Amino acid sequence: MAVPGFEGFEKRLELHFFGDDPVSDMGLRLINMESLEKVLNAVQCTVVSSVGNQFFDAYVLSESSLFIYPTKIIIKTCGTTQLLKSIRPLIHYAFNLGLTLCSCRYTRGSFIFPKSQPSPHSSFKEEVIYLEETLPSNLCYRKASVMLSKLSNHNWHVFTAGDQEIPIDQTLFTIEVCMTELDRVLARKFFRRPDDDKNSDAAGQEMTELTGIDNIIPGAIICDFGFDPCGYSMNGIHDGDRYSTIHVTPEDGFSYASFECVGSIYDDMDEFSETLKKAVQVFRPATLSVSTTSSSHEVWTRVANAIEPLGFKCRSFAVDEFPAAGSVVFQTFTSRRKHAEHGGGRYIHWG
Ligand SMILES: C[S@+](CC[C@H](N)C(=O)[O-])C[C@H]1O[C@@H](n2cnc3c(N)ncnc32)[C@H](O)[C@@H]1O
Repeated sequence: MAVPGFEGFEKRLELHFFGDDPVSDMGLRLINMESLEKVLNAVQCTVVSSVGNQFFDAYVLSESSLFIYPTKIIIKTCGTTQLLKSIRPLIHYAFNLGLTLCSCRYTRGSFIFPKSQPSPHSSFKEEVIYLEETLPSNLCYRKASVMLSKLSNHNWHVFTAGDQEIPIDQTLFTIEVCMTELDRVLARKFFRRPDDDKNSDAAGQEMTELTGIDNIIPGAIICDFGFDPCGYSMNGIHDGDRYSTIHVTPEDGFSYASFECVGSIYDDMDEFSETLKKAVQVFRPATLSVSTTSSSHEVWTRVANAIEPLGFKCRSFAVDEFPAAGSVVFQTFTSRRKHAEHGGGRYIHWG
């Protein structure tokens, strides 16, 4: 079957482990490259670049990103990857390090090309069955839900599972932004020039600077990669154990970009709003969704306040509680530009 286009929407898996690491406090970071390659081989992607600090390792993948902390792994993959196939080998390698899985969170948006997804990702139902069968029985608190929006094709799929004995860290929050129909002029910046003889790292760095991505979180260490002929991925490391990540599929017709970052509920929320604004302005999409996983209401209330002044209108809001994750809030927005195109209002020029 001919592939209709690149699937930008990522699948995201976050696994937490517990146990005493007898060797050092490195935990999962001791999984060697050969074992990591076996995990990624099962998923159908490879490492293209990496960076690390004393707290964690961040890998740019051929299809998105991988973050490894001593007791936490976040793996996010797009295209037609089989992300859930990483769970069994990761549990195995963690077990060899004396670590046991205690929570799992799987999230994704609605695929642009759902029919192109291979098993076990052919539907959310199939994904949930696979998760139910693969996860160990100590993760007994489980919930799967599709959070709907008023926009067709913009729903949020969430599955979580947790161990009743192990509490989750209530202070951290995660923001996952999914943007479609990117501004065409801005999207062009993620295409390589036909005559450029740069390697992928240098091409990525050029895109980071040209688009202002380096300004979203000032001071972050950025590991970036420019795909050929187009496409971009970056991981940012900042404030010790924090990460941010951006992935871009700029092709017209199925353009997509994602921005994700973690924060603490004790952070300066004005700074958080600024970060979100800057990330959205890099792409000026026609449609975007923001999913917030947090124990605090303060975080999601800031989302609409940050995004609406950029010329967006909030179209839907959904909230749900999940074991081992906290509250997930899913908000969707469309640009007033798009609203106007559909006869709904006044045209607003981007500044
Ligand atoms: C891996 S990147 C970013 C992924 C991210 N989830 C997204 O779509 O925003 C995907 C972009 O890079 C392009 N690309 C070029 N070569 C690629 C390769 N070898 N593997 C994956 N994507 C590649 C794709 O066409 C697409 O535009």
